[in-house]
Amino acid sequence: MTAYLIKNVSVVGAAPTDLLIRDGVVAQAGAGLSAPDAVVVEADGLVALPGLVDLHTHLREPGREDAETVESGSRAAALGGYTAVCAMANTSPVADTAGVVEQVWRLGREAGLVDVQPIGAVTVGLAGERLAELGAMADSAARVRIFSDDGHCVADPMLMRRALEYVKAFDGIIAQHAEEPRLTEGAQMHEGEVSTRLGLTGWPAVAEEAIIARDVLLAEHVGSRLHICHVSTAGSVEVLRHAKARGVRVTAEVCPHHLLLTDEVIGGSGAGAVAGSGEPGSPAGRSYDPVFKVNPPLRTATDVAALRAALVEGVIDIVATDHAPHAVEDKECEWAYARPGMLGLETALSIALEVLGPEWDLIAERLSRAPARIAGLSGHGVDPAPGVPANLTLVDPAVRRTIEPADLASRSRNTPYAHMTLPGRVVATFLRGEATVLDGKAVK
Ligand SMILES: NC(=O)N[C@@H](CC(=O)O)C(=O)O
Ligand SMILES: [Zn+2]
Ligand SMILES: [Zn+2]
Repeated sequence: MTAYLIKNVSVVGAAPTDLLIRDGVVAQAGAGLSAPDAVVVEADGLVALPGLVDLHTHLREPGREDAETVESGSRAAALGGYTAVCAMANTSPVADTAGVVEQVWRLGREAGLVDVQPIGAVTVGLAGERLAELGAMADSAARVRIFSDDGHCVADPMLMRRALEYVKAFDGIIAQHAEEPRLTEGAQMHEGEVSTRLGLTGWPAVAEEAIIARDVLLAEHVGSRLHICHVSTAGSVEVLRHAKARGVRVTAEVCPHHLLLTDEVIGGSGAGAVAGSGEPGSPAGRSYDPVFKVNPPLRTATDVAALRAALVEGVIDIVATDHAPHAVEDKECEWAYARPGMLGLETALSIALEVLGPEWDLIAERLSRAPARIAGLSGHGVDPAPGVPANLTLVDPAVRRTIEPADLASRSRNTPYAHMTLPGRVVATFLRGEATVLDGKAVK
């Protein structure tokens, strides 16, 4: 196994040092290390972070291998600085049995680029009628701990209660896609000024907030762990703040696109990217481009500001990508027919840098340590130090790069950041001491 000597790297923003990676772990740390057998990685100006962990990834295999496979999505993840991703269950067939979650888990091992931890469905076929075999998925080789019907809301409160009760036995989590379906029938974009102007059916913030409010109360009642997927409104933040103050066992994620983009981008007015610390560039002039269609929808600048503040404060625990690859025919069509979802794995760290600035400890916490803790992925989310598994990524914060869809490793092209210039570039990623990315390129 190749050893790597990383020279002059700043570990999570600290003064530069050297790291020796050998036999899957960080063997030594300190200035002036030497190791004649090791491959030297010159890391002046680079920052080492614990490998990023994504709690919300759509890999599309089995069923839509034209849009993404476990392997192509794993490569995109490694290039984005990730060492572990949690794969959502809305595949075809749905990951609602031990057989399917084991298949995804095995495909992840074979690809060997990131650890792929399957998420199991809550209900059979995501149909919201009967609980899936949660216990069998938990006991399977995939050792599923997170269950979600993501793409659909577990709308029936009785089923939601039963699911929360069931997973309590093994400290599992229900990850809710919070969307009251009766309030979003026919909805096309965020309900507000822009939807009125464009004449598109609105998707009200209350459809999300009402389910979060219900579910934090249910989680409190049964004493179980609840996770809220892709929080997108200022009102949701207030509900979560209240629940956390009461001691409810709830965690929450926000997606990069909800931290940067607003519904203004859909009208093609030229606005829509909320300015961060630098110059985000603008995805302007592409009115009604379905690349901006996503569930939950892009909201307002007020929501973006509240989400950013909640992420800094910790009311929102983590950034998760909701990487949602879609084939060209499902995106490059009329707005109403396009599938919701956007790519995220290869741009998340850049968006975090854009939005949070070079706050390395905060970035490590929200994109690596906290998601690893929530998912129970031991060996991930641990800062590089002697003896810890060598799951880490090296970032060059000084580089600004222009996102070109054709350059992405994903099989799909639906990035909302096409032609935008964003800060930061992943130079190298290591999974248990093996390089998955070197010189900014995937190793295999
Ligand atoms: N986010 C999306 O708009 N789409 C996701 C489903 C989901 O996360 O709800 C997908 O699977 O494409
Ligand atoms: Zn969802
Ligand atoms: Zn999703």
